[in-house]
Amino acid sequence: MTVLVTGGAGYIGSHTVLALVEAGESVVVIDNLSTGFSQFVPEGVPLFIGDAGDENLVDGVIASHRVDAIIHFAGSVIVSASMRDPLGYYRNNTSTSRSLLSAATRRGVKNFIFSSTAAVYGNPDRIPVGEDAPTRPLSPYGRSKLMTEIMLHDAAEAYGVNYVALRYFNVAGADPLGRVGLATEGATHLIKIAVEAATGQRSRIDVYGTDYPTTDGSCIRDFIHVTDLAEAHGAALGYLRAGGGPVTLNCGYGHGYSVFETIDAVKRVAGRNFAVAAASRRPGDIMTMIADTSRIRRTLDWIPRYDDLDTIAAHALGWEEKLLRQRQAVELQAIPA
Ligand SMILES: NC(=O)c1ccc[n+]([C@@H]2O[C@H](COP(=O)([O-])OP(=O)(O)OC[C@H]3O[C@@H](n4cnc5c(N)ncnc54)[C@H](O)[C@@H]3O)[C@@H](O)[C@H]2O)c1
Ligand SMILES: O=c1ccn([C@@H]2O[C@H](COP(=O)(O)OP(=O)(O)O[C@H]3O[C@H](CO)[C@H](O)[C@H](O)[C@H]3O)[C@@H](O)[C@H]2O)c(=O)[nH]1
Repeated sequence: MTVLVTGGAGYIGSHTVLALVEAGESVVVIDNLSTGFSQFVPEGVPLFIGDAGDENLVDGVIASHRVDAIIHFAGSVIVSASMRDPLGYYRNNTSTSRSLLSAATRRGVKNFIFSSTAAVYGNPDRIPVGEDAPTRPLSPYGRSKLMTEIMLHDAAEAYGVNYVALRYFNVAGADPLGRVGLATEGATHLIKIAVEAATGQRSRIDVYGTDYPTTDGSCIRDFIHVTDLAEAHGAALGYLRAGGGPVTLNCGYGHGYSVFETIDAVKRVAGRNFAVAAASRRPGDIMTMIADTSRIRRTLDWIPRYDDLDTIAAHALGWEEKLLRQRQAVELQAIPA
């Protein structure tokens, strides 16, 4: 039995592939490398460079690798970009998922794990937010993901697709052994920006909104270490193979940190100071986002190992320093002797 991972060369996908391989799974990856990196796919794991929505490609991979489960990460991930190009997001997130599901059902692959997002909730009425809260996404990105959740629900009813939709909260950190991490150029994630400032690649960090009615005026987020999230996918796979039924699960730790607290954690672990500037609110930002984690803890055999903001910040920083050293080595080589 083999697990097909779409988007396995990307940030979360590559950590999950590592976790699956370490757990003894046979894995195959489809990735078009639009934001992923072939070197993130471990040796011995076949990588098919192509589109996860290419039904012929998916058909062939399922048949040739005896795929019994699909973990679907492939997609576009930047909220603000989805505002500028909604149709691009509906194509690459919603249409791609439809084609992938179509190939899966045709080939009889029943087990499906989907990368959804806390962005499906929009501004929650209650914190922590539970899976049954109303879904009112504020962006095409969130809507493109919610549409896929709805398709999964309908495909479960009609064709017996067995799925876990994982709604990720704020994913951060990097592989503790430094093998993979967030390498996407122009990434907008808070901790990534903060470690770029801590390593001198940015002169300062802007805090988008300091007048929210929160403890210190900045937004609050529930950060989950990417390695814990990767292991949640392994647990979801075990759940489905053991006959667990369709379910939607929040992936977070259930507690939040403000933007200022998060920046302070990065400064603390780096032992370096950098400039922090108050800036106006970023359109579409949700004030406070914290997961109710009771369902995932009840449903999956999953015990997070890195539920600590300083650890998340330290692993993100370690990875950023490695990236920087690699970039400097390449630049040195480019200097004529
Ligand atoms: N990073 C987060 O904070 C976060 C939060 C919530 C949900 N998610 C979801 O998790 C998934 C993975 O996100 P990530 O942060 O690892 O992003 P990423 O950009 O690093 O990874 C996406 C991967 O998918 C590939 N890809 C994109 N479109 C493809 C296509 N049509 N066919 C084949 N490959 C394609 C990219 O090359 C890349 O390797 C996404 O679906 C994203 O929406 C991420
Ligand atoms: O330079 C920065 C970057 C971010 N922020 C703030 O930090 C918080 C977190 O912002 P991120 O961009 O890191 O993450 P988001 O909460 O906007 O979104 C992330 O989490 C969401 C789920 O809640 C979605 O899944 C989405 O895909 C993912 O990028 C926000 O208040 C944002 O305004 C700053 O103040 N300055």
